[in-house]
Amino acid sequence: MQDWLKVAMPKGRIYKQAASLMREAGYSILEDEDESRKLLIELPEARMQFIMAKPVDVPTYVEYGVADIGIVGKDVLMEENRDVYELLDLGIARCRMSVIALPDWEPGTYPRVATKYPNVASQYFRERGQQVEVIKLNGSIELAPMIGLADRIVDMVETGTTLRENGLIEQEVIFNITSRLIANRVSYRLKNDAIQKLCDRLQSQIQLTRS
Ligand SMILES: Nc1ncnc2c1ncn2[C@@H]1O[C@H](COP(=O)(O)OP(=O)(O)OP(=O)(O)O)[C@@H](O)[C@H]1O
Ligand SMILES: O=P(O)(O)OC[C@H]1O[C@H](OP(=O)(O)OP(=O)(O)O)[C@H](O)[C@@H]1O
Repeated sequence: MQDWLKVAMPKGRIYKQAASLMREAGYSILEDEDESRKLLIELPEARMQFIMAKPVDVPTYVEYGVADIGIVGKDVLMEENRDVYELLDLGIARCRMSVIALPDWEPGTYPRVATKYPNVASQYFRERGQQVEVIKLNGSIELAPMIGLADRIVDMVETGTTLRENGLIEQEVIFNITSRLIANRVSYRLKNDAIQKLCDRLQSQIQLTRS
């Protein structure tokens, strides 16, 4: 199995779209594989092993080379800042990273920003010369301005439903997000044929679905 391609697949939201794209590209991973508790999935005919990972850990597996390639959201790549190659924009799991506040928000003296993405948020406000205290939360980020923990949040917006249902306003989009194919730097050289073949097949499939 030494020469097999090891692929870190994100469990959760991205999985079904990523697996579906892989299938369309000719790699027969199941779209409901994430519903089992199996963490390593083998595809002997394609000489591939899929590692079922928590999304935020995908760049770590790839940087350390335990996975040759991986699929991960641009949000995680921006936050984790790992030393990996970004090979392809897969165009799936679209959403955006935004600054969000209550409608009556006004600039305060000791502004606090709650987020799951402290590096992204710190960089954003630093670049704008705004001094803020960044508070790391792990979920239900929208609660923070509603219960007075923070003035604003930096979080993901997809349909906008969470914002609407909680009376919050999207002030600014920081960047748009899609999932990306990433590769370990050494694997990219040593397993270039297999990685390039996968990239070409995915690329053709992405172009097909766009046209
Ligand atoms: N509405 C959305 N909210 C959050 N992430 C989204 C959304 N739409 C697409 N994504 C993508 O999905 C990824 C997150 O997937 P998911 O929510 O399954 O992971 P998670 O954050 O680890 O899960 P959990 O909420 O269980 O901790 C993000 O990195 C992002 O690229
Ligand atoms: O614009 P929408 O379609 O409403 O999607 C955005 C919401 O989805 C994510 O939360 P998630 O469901 O991951 O829950 P969490 O609060 O546990 O992070 C994100 O943090 C937003 O809260």
